[in-house]
Amino acid sequence: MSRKKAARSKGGGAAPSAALPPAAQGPGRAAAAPPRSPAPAPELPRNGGAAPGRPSLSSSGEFYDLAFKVMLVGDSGVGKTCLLVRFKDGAFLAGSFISTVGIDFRNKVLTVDGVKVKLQIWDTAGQERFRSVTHAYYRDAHALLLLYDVTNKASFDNIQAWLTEIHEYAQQDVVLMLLGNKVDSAQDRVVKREDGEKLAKEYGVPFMETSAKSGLNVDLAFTAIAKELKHRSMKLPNEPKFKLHDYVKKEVRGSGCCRS
Ligand SMILES: Nc1nc2c(ncn2[C@@H]2O[C@H](COP(=O)(O)OP(=O)(O)OP(=O)(O)O)[C@@H](O)[C@H]2O)c(=O)[nH]1
Ligand SMILES: [Mg+2]
Repeated sequence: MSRKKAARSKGGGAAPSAALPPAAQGPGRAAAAPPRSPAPAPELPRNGGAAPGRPSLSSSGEFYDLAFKVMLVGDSGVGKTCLLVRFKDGAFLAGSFISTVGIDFRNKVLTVDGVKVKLQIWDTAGQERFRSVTHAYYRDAHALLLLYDVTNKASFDNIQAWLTEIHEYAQQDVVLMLLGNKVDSAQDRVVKREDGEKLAKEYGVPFMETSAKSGLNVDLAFTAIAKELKHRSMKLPNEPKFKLHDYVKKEVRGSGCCRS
């Protein structure tokens, strides 16, 4: 994945170098020039794409039955890129923080109840100066993972503003999940798990705490989203309704080390 360096100053400073999205195939690449109107993301039908029984071939050569677009959003530095890299490659990007420029994407095919589901995961830049780029992508998103950092109170306080933005730009039926990331940093934690749970309950969204560093709940977050989208798109007549909230509650693992 391309991780281009960006100035970390908020507003002012260097001229923004927002990114154009890549062509429809392959891993995303951030381009250098700011787009006037961002090019559309690779098109995925709202019902999830390929019809069951007629698999499609992804750019990485993997077959899939359904495809969905998932977006990672939240303040700069909350760990969106690290979460995606952990999920896609099973690794943690340690070292200095390289802020995402514009937008970037990676694909991953999961098997959900015997169905191959391709998630096209868009990693957005949390920095304010890229906000207009991000807005253009909301409308095509089937699901949104909204992150805050449990060691950064401001990122938690900004969740309401993110939700307002989501309501303004995303589809009404978008699948939404709130994630409190960096729970491995127990000593630096300033947002209690209970506070995350309370906020999520207030807004009626499923919630879990994650760690891109340790991998805690990372696969679960994406799998839960994939399951919900798959069930919405191809519900069998006698199949019981999939309940994302219940699934998350049942499956979520707390980290003994990090609970406050
Ligand atoms: N301890 C810990 N650090 C993390 C975790 N996830 C990310 N980080 C660190 O937090 C910093 C920011 O991570 P990124 O994933 O680049 O943040 P981002 O949300 O993509 O930021 P923008 O691209 O600016 O929007 C980096 O220094 C990461 O190493 C985590 O789960 N635990
Ligand atoms: Mg990033």
